[in-house]
Amino acid sequence: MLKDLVKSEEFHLCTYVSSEDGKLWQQCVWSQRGKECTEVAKHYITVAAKPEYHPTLLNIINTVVYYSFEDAYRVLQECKECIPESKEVLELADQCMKNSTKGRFPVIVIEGLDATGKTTLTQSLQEILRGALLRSPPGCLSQWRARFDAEPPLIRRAFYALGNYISACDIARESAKSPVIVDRYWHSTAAYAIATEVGGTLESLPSSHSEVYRWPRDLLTPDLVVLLTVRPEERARRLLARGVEKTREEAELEANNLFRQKVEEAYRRIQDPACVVIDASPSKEEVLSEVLLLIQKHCNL
Ligand SMILES: Nc1ncnc2c1ncn2[C@@H]1O[C@H](COP(=O)(O)OP(=O)(O)OP(=O)(O)O)[C@@H](O)[C@H]1O
Ligand SMILES: Nc1ccn([C@@H]2O[C@H](COP(=O)(O)O)[C@@H](O)[C@H]2O)c(=O)n1
Repeated sequence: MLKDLVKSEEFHLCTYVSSEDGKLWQQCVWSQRGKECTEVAKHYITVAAKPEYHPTLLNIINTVVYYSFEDAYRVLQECKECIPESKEVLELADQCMKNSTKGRFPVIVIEGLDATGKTTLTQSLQEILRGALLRSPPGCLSQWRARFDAEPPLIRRAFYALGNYISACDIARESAKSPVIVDRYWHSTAAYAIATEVGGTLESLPSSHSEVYRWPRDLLTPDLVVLLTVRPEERARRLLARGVEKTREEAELEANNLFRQKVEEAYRRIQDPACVVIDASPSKEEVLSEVLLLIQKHCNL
């Protein structure tokens, strides 16, 4: 390649020379015209202070995490021509009341990575509290989930964001009649999106008080969000015992312990409401009674 470059009539070339301690680099820009090669610029390069915001932050707000119904809605509207399924999702979103208001009964969200016991716990809570069990994305979107999972993050995440607003509509209705248990909600949507978008280690995540962790201003707020965490060896044991075929994302989670840590850390950083983290490694009965105590404390039940 260099040979081809040198043969061409005109090209620019940069050379770099480092200082002895490696902290300062001198960059020379050379320009070759015909047979003549001249130095056209000289720059010095040095290590800069860490920027306040990680550059990936710019790729998060309103591109993978949406903070209002309108922002997510607009993305799917733009997709109507190339993804016909968008129209049906938008129709469902149109039917849901914006700014759904919570009823007088408590709304409890259970969050966590795969195999942390969300299904087990939410079913037990539904029985004990005689409540309604809902999830996000809601059942009415299941048929299109795989379709949107195959799309780039901008579109895929807008689909999940709208899913929360559609669930919020069901939560508002049901919480007027009984306690509501929700299997995943906005914490999952935001935590997965942030962790996927941010490369590198845990250190690359936006800092704890970053605006990326704020709750959408127009989304129904639950009374309590419980984050189930499980020790890695217990999680591995449960996955093995379950023996079901792993989804692609689960397989990736398996392979990518770092990604799991990032999702969990993002869950922990989301604010207003922040989640209450519990260790769900003990037995099902112990986890259930710990969560019931939390509900008593936070929701006056
Ligand atoms: N506290 C517990 N102790 C031991 N095993 C548990 C506990 N809770 C759940 N399990 C078992 O772990 C497996 C995963 O639980 P469950 O399906 O409830 O998790 P999940 O978070 O809903 O998973 P996913 O999101 O991947 O569907 C199941 O086989 C379940 O019986
Ligand atoms: N409220 C939610 C729930 C899920 N997601 C996205 O789905 C994927 C994980 O869900 P599984 O049911 O397969 O465990 C993951 O990509 C989440 O981002 C979501 O965005 N919001």
